[in-house]
Amino acid sequence: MQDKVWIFDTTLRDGEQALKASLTEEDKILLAHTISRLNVDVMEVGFPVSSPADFRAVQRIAREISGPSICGLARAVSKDIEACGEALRPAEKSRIHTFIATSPLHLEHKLRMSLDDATEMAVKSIKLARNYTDDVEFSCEDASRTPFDDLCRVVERAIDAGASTINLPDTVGYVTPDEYAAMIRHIRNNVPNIDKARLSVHCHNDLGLAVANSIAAVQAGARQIECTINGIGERAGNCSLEEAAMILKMREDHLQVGCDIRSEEIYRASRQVAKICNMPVQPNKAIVGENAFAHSSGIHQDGVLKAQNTYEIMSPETVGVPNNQLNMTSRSGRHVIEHRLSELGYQKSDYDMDSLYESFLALADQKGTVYDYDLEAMIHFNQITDKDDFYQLQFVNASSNSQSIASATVGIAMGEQLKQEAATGNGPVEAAFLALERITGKAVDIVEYNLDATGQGASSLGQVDMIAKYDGRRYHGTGLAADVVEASVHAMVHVYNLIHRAAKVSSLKQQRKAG
Ligand SMILES: CC(=O)SCCNC(=O)CCNC(=O)[C@H](O)C(C)(C)COP(=O)(O)OP(=O)(O)OC[C@H]1O[C@@H](n2cnc3c(N)ncnc32)[C@H](O)[C@@H]1OP(=O)(O)O
Ligand SMILES: CC(C)C(=O)C(=O)O
Ligand SMILES: [Mg+2]
Repeated sequence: MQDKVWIFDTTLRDGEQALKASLTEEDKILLAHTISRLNVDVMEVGFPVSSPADFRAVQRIAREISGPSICGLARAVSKDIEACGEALRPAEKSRIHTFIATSPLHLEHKLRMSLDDATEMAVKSIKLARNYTDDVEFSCEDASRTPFDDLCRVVERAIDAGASTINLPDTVGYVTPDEYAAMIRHIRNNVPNIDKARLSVHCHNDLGLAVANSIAAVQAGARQIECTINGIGERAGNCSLEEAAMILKMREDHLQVGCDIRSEEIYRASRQVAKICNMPVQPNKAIVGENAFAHSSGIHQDGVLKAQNTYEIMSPETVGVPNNQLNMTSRSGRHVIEHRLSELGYQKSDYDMDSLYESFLALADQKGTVYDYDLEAMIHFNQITDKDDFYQLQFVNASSNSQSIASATVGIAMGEQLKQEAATGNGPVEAAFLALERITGKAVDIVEYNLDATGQGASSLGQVDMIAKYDGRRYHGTGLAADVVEASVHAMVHVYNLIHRAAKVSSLKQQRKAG
């Protein structure tokens, strides 16, 4: 690597500021371990003065995590610095991050003080922080809206006072990459003691430029990027760690700098943050979105099958995604079908591609994604059996209240037979699923369960989208109903019908082989 950019993760501080419910101490510890596995250089894990719970969480992380430097945030006031220093005391390596706004707007309206007064507070706080650690970071909040000359004056004083990292945030995500790079260059060229500090950037995403601004700043000489997993953070979020890190890794040739992030840990970290913070990742999100390594159109699938790098600039394994995905949809072509079938053990002579492709398109138009068992059904039955569902939901009765255990009774027609079962559970959905399990005799593993509302206001419908695993295979079930328990039961019945159909296809395959 030519030169290194430090990665400063602030998922547990700036990221946490954006959550509707604060993270518990246990959540923070779990995420802290995950973040440290990414091999970040610094992790900012809280604002100790803000609450006793945050103080305790920072202290526990400081005690438990080794490797990265553990950092806490503090305003430029003594009580914040002291709380931060105390919370970080058990850390192997600690950093106190103190800040004060320097822009005319923030000085006049928020802090109601002059730049000189703010500078004196910064100097005093940095000196106090140095009593706790040699590693002190100072941020000029709203730096990107601060006149360059003012920034130079504050930065010089902060370095003289003992700050070894100077952070120049684009707090409100306002500037463009060229403006931000010009600011970094100006500071590097005009602050006499700048060589005694590492320059850091902290970008918000209000105009969608957080990552671009961070990289432009690196090109201008910044050597620390402050970022969060999945880009979570105040308002539109912060620079996304996975995007910044992968740009540095993938384009080291061009940027002449890299970073030490263990990229194979990225996907796991992203999933965990999304789940624990209850902030789902959009499917088309770079690096970690569900579609980041999925190919859906025939021309792309054909290209990837011939040479993966035709449509993939990095392999999914590089970021810990198990494999790429070739979605079979009505935009797919013959090549991907042939490839999938050969992976399933079929030879070209087992089917007539033209007629298979015709059935494939009809089914894909009807249901969106075509799965392996659909392909096999087309080969073996030469027709689609989606309409002949084996399990038909007859009724579901569920009851729950805050004082007793939830219960549900479900009735299912299975061919000529009507079967009903009752069960109890932690909630009505679990009770209904257990009743279904008793009816079918099949215990499935729920890998994903998403409940959403479709429509507006009180008339909206509950929409359930779930992935369940049975016998090593994954099945995707969906359900829609005014009642969320009913929608859930529809989705699970959908899964059972797919399992039933897959079993039918595989027994037919066996019979043909034997005969
Ligand atoms: C850009 C950022 O992300 S900054 C970090 C933002 N994060 C947070 O605010 C989360 C943690 N915050 C908190 O828990 C609380 O806001 C606390 C404990 C810090 C302060 O709470 P309170 O004392 O009740 O004050 P409140 O939050 O209402 O107002 C902030 C005060 O700090 C002052 N202040 C703001 N930034 C700074 C700073 N960097 N240094 C010194 N004072 C500051 C404000 O001017 C205001 O002072 P005032 O009371 O004299 O008007
Ligand atoms: C505290 C600072 C670094 C911050 O979060 C910001 O300016 O956005
Ligand atoms: Mg911020």
